[in-house]
Amino acid sequence: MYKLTGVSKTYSNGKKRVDALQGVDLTIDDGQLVAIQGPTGGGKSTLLQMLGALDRPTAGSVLLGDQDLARASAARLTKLRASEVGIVFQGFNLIPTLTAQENVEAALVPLGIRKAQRRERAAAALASVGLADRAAHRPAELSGGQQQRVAIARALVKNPKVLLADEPTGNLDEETRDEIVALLEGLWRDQGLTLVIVTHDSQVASRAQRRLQLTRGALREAGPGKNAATRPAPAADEATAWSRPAERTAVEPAAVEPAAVEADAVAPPVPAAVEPAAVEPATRDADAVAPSEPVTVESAALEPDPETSA
Ligand SMILES: Nc1ncnc2c1ncn2[C@@H]1O[C@H](COP(=O)(O)OP(=O)(O)OP(=O)(O)O)[C@@H](O)[C@H]1O
Repeated sequence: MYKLTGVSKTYSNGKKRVDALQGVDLTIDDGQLVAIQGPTGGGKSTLLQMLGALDRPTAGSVLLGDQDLARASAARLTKLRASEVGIVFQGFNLIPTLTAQENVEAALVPLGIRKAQRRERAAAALASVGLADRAAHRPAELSGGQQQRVAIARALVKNPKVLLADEPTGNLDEETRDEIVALLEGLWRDQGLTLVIVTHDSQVASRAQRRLQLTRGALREAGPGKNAATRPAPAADEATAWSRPAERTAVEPAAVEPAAVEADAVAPPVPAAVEPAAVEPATRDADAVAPSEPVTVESAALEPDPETSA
């Protein structure tokens, strides 16, 4: 799935330089459940951004399959994020003006999937996270745990190969944390996803197959977790209505809303206004109400569907 070789990331703010990652080598196999722990500022989110095609390293290579994310164009990274990688953040990053159903559907807009299919797949994804009865609620009308479930449904509705979660339980109480971890674990086990969770919480990390520790930008193996011997299902099957491969191959690139794609394609990989959770830690609290998808997706999602409005 992933092969990282000599990955370094240096942030420069004027004269100040921060070496967030220093020569990281890492292989993650298809279908693995990996937890990344470490002290604050150790480089966990930075590493997740490399895995999620949200940013490029300063040096080294980041292979996702046979594609090197360190060298891919911004347009290619945008496509990868839209189709192959699902990301869940601590602050949920739902669009506040959209319902749960619309938030999930919005992830399918850049893939050019038709409205009727978007609706069907989003409903199935929401049902899979136990929220079928909350589809019409806006984020403010949902609990933190329910909002995170919507975010998980949004990440999974596009049928990604890999799900990345950056402190997915950081804003939740213990009971809700356990529910969300059980949900992620179940989705991983049943769908054959590759799942990478960044967490400060040892309880969460303990559920992984494999634990990694990242300290001052240096990565080391930290031993197996409770699921080390679990063998998940090899791949999603037909029972998961939102993830039928046939629908993905039927996607017409030309059907992608041009504004949404081009706005992202010409911008740096991590435009602050578009993917705020990818920016520096100090701004993350504000992300709870900020969209993680390009802003243009929101308007595209709300546009009347030519099929139904004609
Ligand atoms: N966009 C940025 N510009 C400048 N420095 C940054 C940026 N993003 C991260 N850093 C710095 O890089 C280092 C690693 O940050 P990172 O967010 O990856 O750590 P972390 O392990 O995820 O921390 P935390 O657990 O607190 O979220 C820190 O010193 C941080 O201040």
